[in-house]
Amino acid sequence: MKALHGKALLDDPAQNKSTAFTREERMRYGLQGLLPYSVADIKNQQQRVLGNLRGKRSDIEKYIFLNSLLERNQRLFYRTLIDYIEEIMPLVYTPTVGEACSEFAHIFRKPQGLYITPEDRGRVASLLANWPETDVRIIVVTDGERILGLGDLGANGMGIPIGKIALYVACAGIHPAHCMPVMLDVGTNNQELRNDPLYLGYPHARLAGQDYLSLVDEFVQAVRHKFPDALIQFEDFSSEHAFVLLDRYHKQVRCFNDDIQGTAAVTLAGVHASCRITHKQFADLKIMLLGTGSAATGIARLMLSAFQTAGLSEAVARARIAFVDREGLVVTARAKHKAHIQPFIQEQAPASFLEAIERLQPDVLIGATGAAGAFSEAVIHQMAQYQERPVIIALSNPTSHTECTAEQACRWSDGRAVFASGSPFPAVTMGEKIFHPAQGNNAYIFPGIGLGMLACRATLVTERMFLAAAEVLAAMVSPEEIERGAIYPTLPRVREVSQAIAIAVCHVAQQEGLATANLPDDLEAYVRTLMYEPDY
Ligand SMILES: NC(=O)c1ccc[n+]([C@@H]2O[C@H](COP(=O)([O-])OP(=O)(O)OC[C@H]3O[C@@H](n4cnc5c(N)ncnc54)[C@H](O)[C@@H]3O)[C@@H](O)[C@H]2O)c1
Ligand SMILES: O=C(O)C[C@H](O)C(=O)O
Ligand SMILES: [Mg+2]
Repeated sequence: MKALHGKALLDDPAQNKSTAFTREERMRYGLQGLLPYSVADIKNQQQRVLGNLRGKRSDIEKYIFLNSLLERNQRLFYRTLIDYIEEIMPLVYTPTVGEACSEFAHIFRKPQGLYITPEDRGRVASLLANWPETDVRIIVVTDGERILGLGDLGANGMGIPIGKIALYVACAGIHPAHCMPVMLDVGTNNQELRNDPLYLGYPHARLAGQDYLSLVDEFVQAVRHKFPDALIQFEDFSSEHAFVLLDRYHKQVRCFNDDIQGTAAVTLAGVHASCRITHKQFADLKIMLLGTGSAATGIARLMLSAFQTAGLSEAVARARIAFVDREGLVVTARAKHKAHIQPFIQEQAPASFLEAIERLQPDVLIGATGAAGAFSEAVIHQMAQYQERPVIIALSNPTSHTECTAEQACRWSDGRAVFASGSPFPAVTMGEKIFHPAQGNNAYIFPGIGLGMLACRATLVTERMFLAAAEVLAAMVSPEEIERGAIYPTLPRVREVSQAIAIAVCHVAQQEGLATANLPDDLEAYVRTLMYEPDY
């Protein structure tokens, strides 16, 4: 790290300690006179941060405040995020990050992350060379086309890679200097944004076809060259591009798609853990998915592998997974279906969503639609009619787009639903009983995958790593959490979860012959040494 002095030191978010610089440091670094008298410590500063934060009137103001803190004092920001994760994660991630993306061009203060546009074709490598860090290990990249359930937000989508990177640091202890958020700003088809005089992105229709692919290719190749140890996480692409890009790169470069693969692992873990509440065998379950996009398809693929691992034949496993879309059950009798769900089309008569629940009586219902209210009262009722403890997982983000709220799932099932959702909900009280919804978000998976990759430097990310991550996460749900009806660990345990996932990733990488790092026997201790603990 470059040695800084005086005002430049106070202006550097990575090195700034502000009022916590000691008297000796103030003398050594030319800070005398530049700070108020009192010498604080990080705990003391944290109290000031929390006081300021809690005094803000709205979540978006809290987001702006926290983002400015990150830009002033990185260590204080991360220390506070880690120590108060239940309170602060929803402000830097879903749901507030959704609002922050929608408002991005209006609340913009200071550039963060790297922007690449079609005008940079042919010189993407030189843009990467402008990045101030040299040892980038984690890249989260989006093109902004499907930001949470909010659709095409163009360059405003930069809030998502920034938020995911904050979680890599907070939830897995990846050092901030190893992380880079990237916006592949290929334009937007959101006319409203393009008409906004404050819009900051490339104000043209989205690049398509070969022009699009060749720009992504150039980016991926430039990363390989400039940051050969980096893992690329594709995030919030349209499902069409998500599958094309994953197919294109996953056997060539260290990459994964979080909406397809990370989401699948977190959902599989939740389904596994739910069996401890419902007292069912995983291999007996029937799963119904609402939506046929990236998340739902990823879940079906991983679930298929998990069922086979649990001893089912491929045919039986497929028959256990049913898709429902806007027109009802996805069946062969209906007209064309998207290529990626072809393997899951059922040989059955057509049925509406409600009829499909009646006919198949699924144990688990999973929503990945981005459609608010898609789990209606009738749907939850129908599930609760056939299952004593229906498992309802409403993945869609942000909260305004959830398939149903925790309160709805609880009331409409007479308190019997086992519920998790992509964005957090507070506990619901029903008579004497308190219902504790869990948060089913890929934030329990991707940070650990990244930490594992950083530890073992595997050349590729594989499906077995996600299966292992799901197993680890499911096993970590404690008896007390299960007792409370939760299918995921509470958020304050997320660093412990990420560490365990990272170790599992190292094991899989070793077994698959993909690890390139020399790993010691004591992986637990080794992985812990890699985890950044923000402090002065
Ligand atoms: N909790 C998590 O960790 C997590 C992870 C990934 C995605 N998500 C959320 O899941 C949602 C979907 O993400 P995706 O990547 O799959 O998007 P996508 O665009 O690839 O897929 C959405 C699918 O939902 C279908 N759909 C929309 N409205 C519907 C309705 N009313 N009934 C039935 N189907 C409907 C669409 O046709 C499409 O198939 C988003 O809201 C996203 O925020 C959550
Ligand atoms: O961003 C999240 O909260 C989860 C997920 O990746 C999503 O796209 O919704
Ligand atoms: Mg996402």
